[in-house]
Amino acid sequence: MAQPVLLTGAGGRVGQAILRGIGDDHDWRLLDREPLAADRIPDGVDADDLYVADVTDMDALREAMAGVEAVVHLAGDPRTDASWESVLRNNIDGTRAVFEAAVDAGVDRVAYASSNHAVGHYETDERTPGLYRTDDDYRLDGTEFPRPSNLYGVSKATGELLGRYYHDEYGIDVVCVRIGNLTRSHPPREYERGQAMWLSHRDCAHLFDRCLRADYGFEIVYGISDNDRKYYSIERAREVLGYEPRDNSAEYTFEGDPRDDV
Ligand SMILES: NC(=O)C1=CN([C@@H]2O[C@H](COP(=O)(O)OP(=O)(O)OC[C@H]3O[C@@H](n4cnc5c(N)ncnc54)[C@H](O)[C@@H]3O)[C@@H](O)[C@H]2O)C=CC1
Ligand SMILES: O=C1O[C@H](COP(=O)(O)O)[C@@H](O)[C@H](O)[C@H]1O
Repeated sequence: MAQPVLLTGAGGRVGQAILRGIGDDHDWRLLDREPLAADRIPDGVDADDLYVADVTDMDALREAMAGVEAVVHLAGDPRTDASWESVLRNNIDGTRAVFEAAVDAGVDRVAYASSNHAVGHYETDERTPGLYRTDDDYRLDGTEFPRPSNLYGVSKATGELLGRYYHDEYGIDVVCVRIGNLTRSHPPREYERGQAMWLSHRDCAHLFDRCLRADYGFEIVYGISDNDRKYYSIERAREVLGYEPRDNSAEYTFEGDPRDDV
């Protein structure tokens, strides 16, 4: 029988995009510091698989990870203007605790939600707004050094470094997904940067599914749809994970309505 997958931050936007897309495809354990409403829990996940806990709570993490094959770690403070105190606790301490507990529990792999804000300062005044447009061929590919846009981005880049350390020291497989801008049904409206890094819900679910199934050691990939405007390469995600995105913000108008000419 398949071993369970622990999803942290299950009640949030990314967690729900994943569960709505691949909720039936894995044997989930769901952890969030807030209790999950019934409509946020896939069929087949029963009360024993639900953990209301903080990711800085090592005892709770160890309990939730017993017998788990993989962890998708999303829990944290996603606000781009979050305080240092908050990202230090929720994002950095929390991510270290997740890796530590994963090693203790013999978990094989961790997929970690990193962010575009780990590299936001590549978007210099000289490069923007051209960078966000279709005819610009500048690409970040995941091999570049982090250049965070804010303290939240510093915390996300630190999570990637923790992943690198736990992979090198303990051999756990780690993929860091630098997620772009997740929105449901349509790309961010009237926002060039957001349309360049749009990640649709179905591409998000598919990407994390590939993170749970593919073979890798340590990877940093970009999590965006196949947008014409892109300045993040998705070649590594295609090559290593078998990511095959189906959405493209160019199929919508700048205002976010589906185009009828594509
Ligand atoms: N939504 C997006 O477009 C992007 C999200 N990300 C990352 O993806 C992850 C999830 O983001 P969203 O779903 O958008 O955020 P969200 O705020 O919608 O969901 C986060 C969930 O984690 C839980 N949580 C927060 N701190 C916790 C803690 N200390 N212990 C246990 N649970 C905790 C919250 O209760 C919430 O349910 C974050 O790590 C964020 O940095 C990265 C790039 C873009
Ligand atoms: O990491 C994140 O990035 C997205 C996109 O950034 P934005 O600056 O274009 O809004 C953001 O919406 C999300 O909250 C954050 O966690």
